[in-house]
Amino acid sequence: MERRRVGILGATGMVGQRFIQLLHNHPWFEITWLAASDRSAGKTYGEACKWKLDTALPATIAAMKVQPNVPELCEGELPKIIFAALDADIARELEPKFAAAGCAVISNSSAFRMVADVPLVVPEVNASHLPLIEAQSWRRESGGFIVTNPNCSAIGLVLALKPLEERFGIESLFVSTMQAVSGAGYPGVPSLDILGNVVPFIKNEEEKMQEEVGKLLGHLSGDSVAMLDAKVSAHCNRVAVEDGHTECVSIKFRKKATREEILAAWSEFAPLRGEGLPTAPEFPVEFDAAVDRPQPKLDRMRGNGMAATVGRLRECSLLDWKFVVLSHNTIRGAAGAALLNAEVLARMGKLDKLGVPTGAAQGQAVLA
Ligand SMILES: NC(=O)C1=CN([C@@H]2O[C@H](COP(=O)(O)OP(=O)(O)OC[C@H]3O[C@@H](n4cnc5c(N)ncnc54)[C@H](OP(=O)(O)O)[C@@H]3O)[C@@H](O)[C@H]2O)C=CC1
Ligand SMILES: N[C@@H](CC(=O)OP(=O)(O)O)C(=O)O
Repeated sequence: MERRRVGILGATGMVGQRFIQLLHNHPWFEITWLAASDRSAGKTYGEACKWKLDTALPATIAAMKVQPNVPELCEGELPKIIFAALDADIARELEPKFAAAGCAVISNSSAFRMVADVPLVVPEVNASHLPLIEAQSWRRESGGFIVTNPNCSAIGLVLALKPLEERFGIESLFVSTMQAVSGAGYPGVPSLDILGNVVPFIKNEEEKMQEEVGKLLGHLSGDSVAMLDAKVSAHCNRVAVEDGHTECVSIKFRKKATREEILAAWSEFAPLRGEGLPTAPEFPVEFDAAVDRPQPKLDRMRGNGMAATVGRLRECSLLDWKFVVLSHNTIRGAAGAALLNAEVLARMGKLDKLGVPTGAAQGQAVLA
């Protein structure tokens, strides 16, 4: 099968580098375009990027020229699938330009996550929200659209919550995070601020977690999502860990749940099994019964960095149950999440007619 050509916006950053690592030799997608800021445009990727990952930067990628971040200035043909790893303010300006140019923008950024007709998706949790793209004006006018994945802490959390919500209903939830420094990008938090320390503040993080969980676990209702009716309270902390966000969760259910029922809900949760998606982990939620797990150093790479590990399930004296969940923030929480969204979109046929306005043009194609 010929691979689909893809581009990466924000290719030199922490998430951009993960995109390159995960897309290199991907069976369905091939990187043909890279862009970052004007500081990097015109340089080779090898010159522009401080490569920070523990696998080698592929030589073919290092030799590629970083292009301007403007669709019209693309040298050669602009790929119609764009993975975007930009800060929110920049994403707000650039992502619509690519959607208007007929591209599927698979975004990591928070800029459009809570917009009513923009799907905010973790495929195992709410792939059913993806048809929202058909309500976007870009889709009608150019065939392009924007799909987003959530905040990195919200992703690990909703993976653990989804099977519980389905079986027991969530009434309220308290979560306290310990987030890795790679979550702040590069160079990120100054070493003197974080070494031997904990910083109990990450700008906008608690608000994002609280509202995104409501949309992710909500249900599609016409051209928008009806939010989950549950109270969510988040505390977010930065800790001196390189990769992997750990979250302590206390939860109150609408229906009584036993320990065995909760463990069964997690172990039987495999909504993408049999779909043949290259990036989907076999088990998106893995329970570890050891008293001192999960730990970021030991568990973040489970399922090739795409599985959330849960552990320490015990009764809670304030709410019903409490547990710990861990996930890799730049793989499951960012680039891997976007890549899985793209794989699901490809399976749904939503990457087939990019650059062609919907309505008239796609209707004609069906009639032809
Ligand atoms: N790190 C994480 O764990 C997660 C991050 N995210 C989100 O992903 C996004 C990227 O994060 P991260 O990779 O950590 O950030 P970085 O700071 O590491 O990288 C930012 C990227 O954006 C580029 N950039 C900066 N200014 C511009 C501009 N004006 N126009 C175009 N490109 C520009 C940079 O290019 P240059 O090198 O040229 O400056 C670089 O490629 C953010 O929205 C973040 O919140 C989401 C989930 C997890
Ligand atoms: N803010 C997260 C990274 C992230 O996911 O951010 P955003 O919600 O903007 O994508 C962290 O620092 O760990």
